Amino acid sequence: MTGNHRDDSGLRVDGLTVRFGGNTAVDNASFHAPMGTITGLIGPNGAGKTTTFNACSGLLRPTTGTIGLSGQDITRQPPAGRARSGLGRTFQRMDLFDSLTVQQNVSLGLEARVAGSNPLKQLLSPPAERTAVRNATEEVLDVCGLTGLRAEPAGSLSTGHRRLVDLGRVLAGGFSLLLLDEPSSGLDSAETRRFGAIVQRVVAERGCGVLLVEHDMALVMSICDYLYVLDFGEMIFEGTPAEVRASEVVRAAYLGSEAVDA
Ligand SMILES: Nc1ncnc2c1ncn2[C@@H]1O[C@H](COP(=O)(O)OP(=O)(O)OP(=O)(O)O)[C@@H](O)[C@H]1O
Repeated sequence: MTGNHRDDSGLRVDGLTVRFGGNTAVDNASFHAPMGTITGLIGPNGAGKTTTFNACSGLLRPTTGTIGLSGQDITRQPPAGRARSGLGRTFQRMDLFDSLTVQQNVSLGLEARVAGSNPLKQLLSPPAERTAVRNATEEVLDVCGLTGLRAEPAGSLSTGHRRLVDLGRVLAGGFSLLLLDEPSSGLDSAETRRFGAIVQRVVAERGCGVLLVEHDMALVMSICDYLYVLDFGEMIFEGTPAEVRASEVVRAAYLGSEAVDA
């Protein structure tokens, strides 16, 4: 794409390289996750997906390369700064507060955003902010189908429901770009489909962007608008799900497994 017509909406990664000692985990990878779409990042085990995800969320500093969010260079921002810039993430391990209710876990997502990096502000938040938190929490509980479980402690939930609470927490934050880290992990196929449908609905209604790092090909192929494929740290292919499914290069990377036939 030429400079003048370059689309900088959403998340843009240019020339990302991450080295761990002598091991190049990600090698000059570039991709774009625009607003209003679901972009998938896939690849076989060890391809560099998690490393790329961590570089985007700010947990890892790239060896070289830049990360931009809606035209702003966030490469050197710490994770909290990226969150304030509009970048939200879920966690594969879902660090929910087990003794707090579903509702409290979700509302913490918004309170953290409202209060920025100063926890004292949460204690001093004015009534208008508290009302905003309550309303946003209600909306998210509804979108995620969690209204009936609102009073349950998060620790008592199934993995499927915990994933939805984790999603709800990041949705409550009102971020413009969501990084989803292996959200189907531990879910059965019905739960995965339900999760995917909620993500699609959120993107359609809010116009936010999503970068989905995921093993589950059925989920990736069904909800992503566009895919990037990593192998041994290099971006070997990009295209629509149909193009990825038809790609010999991608099949070879997956060693001819049925993974891309989902
Ligand atoms: N902290 C680290 N120190 C050294 N090497 C690492 C580190 N993290 C990842 N690697 C290496 O970087 C490469 C990419 O790993 P990464 O976890 O990003 O791949 P992945 O695509 O997420 O794999 P998986 O699908 O198995 O989770 C691998 O060779 C891995 O061993």
